[in-house]
Amino acid sequence: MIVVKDLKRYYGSGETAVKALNGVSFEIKKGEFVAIMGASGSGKTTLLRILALLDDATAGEYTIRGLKVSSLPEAERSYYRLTQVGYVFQDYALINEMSAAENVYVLSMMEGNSKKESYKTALEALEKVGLKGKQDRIPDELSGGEKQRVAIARAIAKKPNIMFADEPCANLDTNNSKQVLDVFKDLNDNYGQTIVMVTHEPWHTEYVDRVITLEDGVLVSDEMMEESGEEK
Ligand SMILES: Nc1ncnc2c1ncn2[C@@H]1O[C@H](COP(=O)(O)OP(=O)(O)OP(=O)(O)O)[C@@H](O)[C@H]1O
Repeated sequence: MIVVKDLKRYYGSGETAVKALNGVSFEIKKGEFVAIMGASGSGKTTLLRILALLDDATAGEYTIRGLKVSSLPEAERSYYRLTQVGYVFQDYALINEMSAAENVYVLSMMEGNSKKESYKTALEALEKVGLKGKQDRIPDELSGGEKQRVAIARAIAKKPNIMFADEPCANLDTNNSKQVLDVFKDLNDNYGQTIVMVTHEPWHTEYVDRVITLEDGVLVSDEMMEESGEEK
C-alpha cells in the first residue's frame, strides 16, 4: 500500500543542514498496524508528516497504492491528503466551541455532503470509538481520552485508506491511553484499518503488528511483533 524508497528530509542546507531523515526505505501493507519508535529527534514526526502528505521530502520516492505521490502537483497532493489520509494529532486539534458530532462532521460538510448525511456518518464514527450518546458534548466536557477518540472518529469518518497518529497518547494517563489504543486495535482488527502510529512508549507495542525504529534519521530496525493470546 505504501512504498518508501530512500526518503530524505533535510532542514536547511550546506554544512549546517539537519538531516532529519537520511535515506529511509520500507513498505507498509494494507491492514498493518505499525508503530514508529526512536529517541527524541530521531525523525519520527518528520517521517509521519511526509507519509501523511503534510510535508515534502527533500529527496526519495513515496508511493501510495501504486501512485507516486511524492512527485504530484500540490493540488493533487491535497486531494489525496483529504480523501485517503486520516491524521490524529498529539493535542487532539478539536474546535472547542463545537460539539463532538460537529467536530467530526464539519469536514464532510465542507466537502459538500448534506448535513443529514454528514451527521449520520459522524454518529456512526462516534459509536465506533465508544462515544455513543456523547455527540452533543463540547471538548471541555470530555476527558482527554474521549477527546482523542473524537479526533479518531473525525479521522475515520472520511474512511481513509491509511490512518496516521503522532504520539496520540502523549497527553493521556495509562487508563485513557489504553482506551485510545483499544480503539485503534479494534479499527485494525475488525475493520482492516491500516494504521501508522508514532510512539515512544514500549508498552504500546503490545497493540501493534510491527515496530519500525529510527535513529538519527536512519531506519535501524524493523520487527514483526509476536502474537500473544490476549492481543491480536
Ligand atoms: N522545522 C524544522 N527546522 C529545523 N529542524 C527541524 C525542524 N523540524 C524538525 N527538525 C529537526 O529534525 C530532527 C528530527 O525531528 P523530528 O521532530 O522528526 O523528531 P522526533 O523523532 O519526532 O522527535 P520527538 O520524539 O522529540 O518528537 C531533529 O533534529 C529536529 O530538531
